Amino acid sequence: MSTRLETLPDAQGVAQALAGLLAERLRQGGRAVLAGGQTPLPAYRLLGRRSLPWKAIELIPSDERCLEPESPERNDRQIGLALGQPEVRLHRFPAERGPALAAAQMEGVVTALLPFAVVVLGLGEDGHTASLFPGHPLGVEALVAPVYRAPKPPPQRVTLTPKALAQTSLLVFVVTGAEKREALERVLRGEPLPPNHIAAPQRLFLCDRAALPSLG
Ligand SMILES: O=C(O)[C@H](O)[C@@H](O)[C@H](O)[C@H](O)COP(=O)(O)O
Repeated sequence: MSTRLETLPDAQGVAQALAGLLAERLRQGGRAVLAGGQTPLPAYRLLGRRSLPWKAIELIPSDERCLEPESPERNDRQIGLALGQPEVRLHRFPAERGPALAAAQMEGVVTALLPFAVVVLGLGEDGHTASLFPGHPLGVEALVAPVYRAPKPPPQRVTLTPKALAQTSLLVFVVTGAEKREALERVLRGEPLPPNHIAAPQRLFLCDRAALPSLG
C-alpha cells in the first residue's frame, strides 16, 4: 500500500484538487464512493459543473445517517444538492429503515458496484472515517455494516466497511482545518485507526496547510 500526502494552501485548493481528481477518474464514467460530511461539499459543487458522462456514473455515499429521507443532515441529500446533476445515479441507503435493514438491503447493491474507480473519505477529529469509529467493531466480512452507538450524532448509521472501501485502485482522504491535524498525524503515524484498516493499493491524503501535521 503506497501513501502520498498532497498539501494545498487552503480548503479551496483542496476542493479544486479533489474536483479535478474525481473528474479525471470518472471521465469515461464509472462508480465512486463519495465521503459524507461537510469537508468535500465544495469539491462536489465544482465537480457538478464539469462536463462528464453523468448518465454513466454511479455514486454512493461512504455511509448514511439513520434519519428521514428529507432530513438536511442526510449525506445523500447533501451530496446530491452539491452535485446538482439530475442525470447521475446516486445510490441511497434506505437508512430511514434503521441500521440492520439498511445494511442488509444494500449488500447486493454494493456488490454490483465493485470495484470503485475511486473512493473518497473524510476524517473525523477522533480518527473515524465513514461511520467506522475507533474502538468499534470493524472486522465484518460484509460490505455494508449497521452502526448503533456512533459517537458522532446521529448514533444510528449504516456504513461501507473496510472490505468494501478497499475495492478501488485509489483511496483519497480529504482533510482540512487545524482541528483535524492531530487525527491526520495519528493516521499517518500508522496508529490502528479505521483509515489504516482500509487496505487499498494507493492512498492519497489531500489536505490543506492548516491540517498538515508536524511529523518532524
Ligand atoms: O456521516 C459523516 O459524518 C461522514 O461520513 C463522516 O465520516 C465525515 O466524513 C467525517 O466525520 C468528517 O466530517 P466533516 O467533513 O464534516 O468534518
